[in-house]
Amino acid sequence: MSNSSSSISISNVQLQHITHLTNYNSQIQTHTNPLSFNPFFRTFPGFFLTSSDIVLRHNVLDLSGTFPSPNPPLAYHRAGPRNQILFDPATVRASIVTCGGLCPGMNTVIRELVVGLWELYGVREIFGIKAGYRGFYSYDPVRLNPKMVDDWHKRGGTVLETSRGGFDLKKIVDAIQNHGFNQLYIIGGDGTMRGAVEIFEELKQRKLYISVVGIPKTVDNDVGIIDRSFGFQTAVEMAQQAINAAHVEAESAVNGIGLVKLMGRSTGHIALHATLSSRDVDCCLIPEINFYLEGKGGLFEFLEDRLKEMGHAVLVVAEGAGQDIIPRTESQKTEKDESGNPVFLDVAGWLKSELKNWWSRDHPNELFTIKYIDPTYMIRAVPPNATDNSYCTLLAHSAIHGVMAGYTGFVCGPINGNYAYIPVDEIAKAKNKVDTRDHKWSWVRSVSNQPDFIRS
Ligand SMILES: Nc1ncnc2c1ncn2[C@@H]1O[C@H](COP(=O)(O)OP(=O)(O)OP(=O)(O)O)[C@@H](O)[C@H]1O
Ligand SMILES: O=P(O)(O)OC[C@H]1O[C@](O)(CO)[C@@H](O)[C@@H]1O
Ligand SMILES: [Mg+2]
Repeated sequence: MSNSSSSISISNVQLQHITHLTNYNSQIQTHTNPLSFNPFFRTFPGFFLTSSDIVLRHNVLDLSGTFPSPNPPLAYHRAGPRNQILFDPATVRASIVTCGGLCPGMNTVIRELVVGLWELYGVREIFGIKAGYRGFYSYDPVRLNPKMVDDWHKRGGTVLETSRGGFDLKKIVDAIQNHGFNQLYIIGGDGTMRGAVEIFEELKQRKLYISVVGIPKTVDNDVGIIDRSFGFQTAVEMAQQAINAAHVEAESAVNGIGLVKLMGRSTGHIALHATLSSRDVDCCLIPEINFYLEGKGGLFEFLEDRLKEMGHAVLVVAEGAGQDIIPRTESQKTEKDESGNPVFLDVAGWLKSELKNWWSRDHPNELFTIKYIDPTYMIRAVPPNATDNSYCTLLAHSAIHGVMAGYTGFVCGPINGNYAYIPVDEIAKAKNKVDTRDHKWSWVRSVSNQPDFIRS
């Protein structure tokens, strides 16, 4: 939608470039978007977006200049249907793959990709790849249609199955070529997006007329640039049940501690948001904070005061927290999963035993109870809530519109509430960590009263 009266023009922003298949071959024939003839869509002026429709990366600015903002401001192409498309729907062979860990909403994204391609664009050749990247070269693709995927959005997990590891670039791209796929929809987290960058580069090398789009999926919410990843809110909601139970157990005991471990490999977003929404949490430990146990300002001192004051306390710990202070063997120091991610020790199990030792050492004659609740997989192996379901649908539609228009090597996602197309290599590098110097973390500390763990 162009607006001739706007005072900001394309030359005032740094628009992040997305590769278009016409960059490989400017002679490619275009087609009128079938949405123009679709009885359900009223294609009012501005319905179709153009390359001048943008989404600004930052919508919070400090005009005093105390915090420098990028100049010119960063911008991305806005996601949505284009008037002209590059793919003739009759020649499309689309493939969909899910990689990495589970996340609420994966099945909704798959369902909406299938239904959207079929209903919006008239594509009939749609295939699911089984079990992640390795599935391209290990299994036969599964043909999908709207009837088959009809109720998938109500199911947790991924019907296509997923896996870690198995990223063999040559075998994957050979298989893509052999199957004649010309559209790839890749649903996954940071590791998956790094793989998508390699596939995109290899397809370019081989001069193949194939579009690749990434749909960011991570229950940890560790992918940067986008507002949040799908399924994250559902996971935070599920975590409340564990925190409530921990609170009930803790307050029903003398000197009771409830301890909950939540997912969060290298980022503490789930723990942080679960803490903020619960109000029952006295201390939230995340990978971004180096906490310690003994001495002034340590966890023991804090809990001692808390138990004296309230009689109970609730601790939430993200699985990646404290990994550097848990004693480990040489082999445990280097252990990796099939994708190359470090394998963590059970921080909450270790904390439970340290807390018990501390109490019996310092208060040998006083009662003490600690209940450890580990809802790890329960918060992600569920269907998405209503908000995540709608979010997944918009992601799928954004991906389809971009691919049909001929964009490639991009990811779609909301930036400040508006859906945008972001270069996949930029997403693959952008890590979303909890900023422990911002207002949100101050808010956590103010609701929990926990120490800042900065040794004086
Ligand atoms: N640097 C990389 N280059 C190519 N492929 C990669 C890379 N890192 C990971 N992959 C592949 O991407 C897939 C998924 O990676 P990983 O298991 O790390 O999950 P993820 O996508 O980060 O999702 P999540 O963290 O939400 O579970 C695996 O098949 C893995 O082999
Ligand atoms: O599914 P797996 O291999 O047990 O991995 C669990 C990991 O996956 C995630 O859910 C997403 O990366 C992490 O929070 C967790 O560490
Ligand atoms: Mg990951």
